[in-house]
Amino acid sequence: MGKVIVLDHPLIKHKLTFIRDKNTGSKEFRELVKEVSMLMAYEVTRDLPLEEIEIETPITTTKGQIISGKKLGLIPILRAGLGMVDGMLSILPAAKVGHIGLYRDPETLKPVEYYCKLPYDIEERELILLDPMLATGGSATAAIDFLKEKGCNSIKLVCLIAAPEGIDAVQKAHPDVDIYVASIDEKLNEDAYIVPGLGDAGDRLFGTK
Ligand SMILES: O=P(O)(O)OC[C@H]1O[C@H](OP(=O)(O)OP(=O)(O)O)[C@H](O)[C@@H]1O
Ligand SMILES: O=c1cc[nH]c(=O)[nH]1
Ligand SMILES: [Mg+2]
Repeated sequence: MGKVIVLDHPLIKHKLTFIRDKNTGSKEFRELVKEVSMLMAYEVTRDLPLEEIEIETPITTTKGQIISGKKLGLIPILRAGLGMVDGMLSILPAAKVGHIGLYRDPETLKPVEYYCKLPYDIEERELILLDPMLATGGSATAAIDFLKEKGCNSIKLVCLIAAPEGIDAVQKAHPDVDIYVASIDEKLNEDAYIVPGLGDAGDRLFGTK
């Protein structure tokens, strides 16, 4: 079973409170999502392998550790996942970015794919799948299905807010995928929105409602 890691650092909790607040406008919402994503990158990359190299300080020769050539890929699920890319890239500037466009049909709640562009060597990369909201889990599960069909076998899912239902769905479908979240909320409402949640992440990021 995949692990669920709740990143409940005080800085993340503080910023998430203002992200949730309906009076926070798009500009501030975008800035806060970027900042929280940057903080989450720190913990999501905790297990990156290191290698030892020799360097010279102004005083002497010594050994130091550097990240050992791991190839990373950031995969935002459009649209809302885009809000998490810049924060992650500020910590992981060498990562390549692939885009998967999915929207959740409001009637069926099933994900509908409308775009995909991935790095050519996607199957060799350790992937970090980005979406602020994990509600029913349909979108994340479909994106992971798709990435696995392309040969990817190292995937982490990073979300700001998850419903228990979404976590269960991803864990059942993809027990090899660890899930990093800033908060596990209470439940889904009758429209499958997360409660208390933050509303529609895509609309709040891009001001479309
Ligand atoms: O877990 P699920 O039940 O699948 O719901 C979560 C999905 O819904 C939202 O996307 P939305 O369909 O609103 O598209 P958008 O990002 O373009 O707004 C959100 O960003 C997730 O991708
Ligand atoms: O609460 C929710 C559920 C799905 N998508 C969102 O943006 N928010
Ligand atoms: Mg949306």
